Amino acid sequence: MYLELQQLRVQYAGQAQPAVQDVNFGLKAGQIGVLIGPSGCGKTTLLRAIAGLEPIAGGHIALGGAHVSSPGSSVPPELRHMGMVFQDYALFPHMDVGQNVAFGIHQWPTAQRRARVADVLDLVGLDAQRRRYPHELSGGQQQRVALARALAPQPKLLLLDEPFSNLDVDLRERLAQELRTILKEAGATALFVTHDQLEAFAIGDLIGVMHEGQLHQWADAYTLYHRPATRFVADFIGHGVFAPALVALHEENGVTHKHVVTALGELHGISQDEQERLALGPCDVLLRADDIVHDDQAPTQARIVTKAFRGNEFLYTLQLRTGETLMAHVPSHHNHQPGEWIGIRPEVDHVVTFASQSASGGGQLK
Ligand SMILES: Nc1ncnc2c1ncn2[C@@H]1O[C@H](COP(=O)(O)OP(=O)(O)OP(=O)(O)O)[C@@H](O)[C@H]1O
Repeated sequence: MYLELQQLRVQYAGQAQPAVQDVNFGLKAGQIGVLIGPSGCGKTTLLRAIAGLEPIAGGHIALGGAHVSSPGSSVPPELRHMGMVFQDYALFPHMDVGQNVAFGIHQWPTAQRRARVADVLDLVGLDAQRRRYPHELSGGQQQRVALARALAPQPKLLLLDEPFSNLDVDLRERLAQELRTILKEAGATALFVTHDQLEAFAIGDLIGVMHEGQLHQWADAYTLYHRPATRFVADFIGHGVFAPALVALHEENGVTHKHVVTALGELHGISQDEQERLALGPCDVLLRADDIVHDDQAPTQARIVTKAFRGNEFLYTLQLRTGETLMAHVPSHHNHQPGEWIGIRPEVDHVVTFASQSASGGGQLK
């Protein structure tokens, strides 16, 4: 691994709980990692520890095979050769774009420095703005200048802390795509912090979900969505519910396997690993809005409680006759009204179960 964190712990003075604890993950050179989680979960603290701006209380950080941090032994931030981009662009207002970008490489020979500034401005699509001043640029352009400035010295690692949070939603989405392209073209290894799921999915090769200082899962977006390791990850990523269910044995053509019985019917196709892991008896099964299909022919009926328009689909919150709540994504040409009953059936590719907490009421995800 190029960036490697082992058993990392960061504790602020006077705080009972560590802000970051037992965190392990790695990035290969050229990969983009994203840390995501609710406010206060420790994302910024982790980033600052990697940058050398917070001392660590336990564990080890290595970059490019070299030691960077352990308790009591820390390479100073300026010798780590890491670039940082924050949400406030922190551009120098009295310098033009070219001078801002050249700031971190002022010691380079003139010809090389000019060439590098031209290269990174070209990379972020701002070569025509080289003589402009920050106040003459849009928010998105300013953030691209900040990115160019951070990339100019060819840092070993780029750290980005919510760089788009001051920008409007449409621009954020476009910049997230652009950022990924720029970083890949630059061959940069980067770690990006956000609390926005779509941003994380658009940017990251690997995404870490944090909660209360701990890293619950470090995986690609597909795995996080379809194979969440914990209830917290299942809850944080996507829309859905934990529905009470039962793991039972099913015999077909003389072969016995486990299946999951829900209020919507039986769910088959449980992976071999899960077959071995699952205990017979009550469980909670994750039913995502994508797993519930609207079908007029289906025997199960559900009443629409609320609906939210999401462009090409509605997110319906539904209630079964038994009182259980479900969520469903339905193409927006099926425009039903709250109170109507519609047919639904499950179409679950990945059956994900957790220990039963149904005594406390299953629970609806956000
Ligand atoms: N300088 C500090 N001194 C003491 N506690 C701190 C300090 N900075 C952060 N904390 C605490 O550490 C925990 C993690 O904070 P951190 O800023 O890393 O979270 P975050 O996930 O980045 O949050 P946000 O998304 O709101 O920026 C929080 O409980 C916070 O209150």
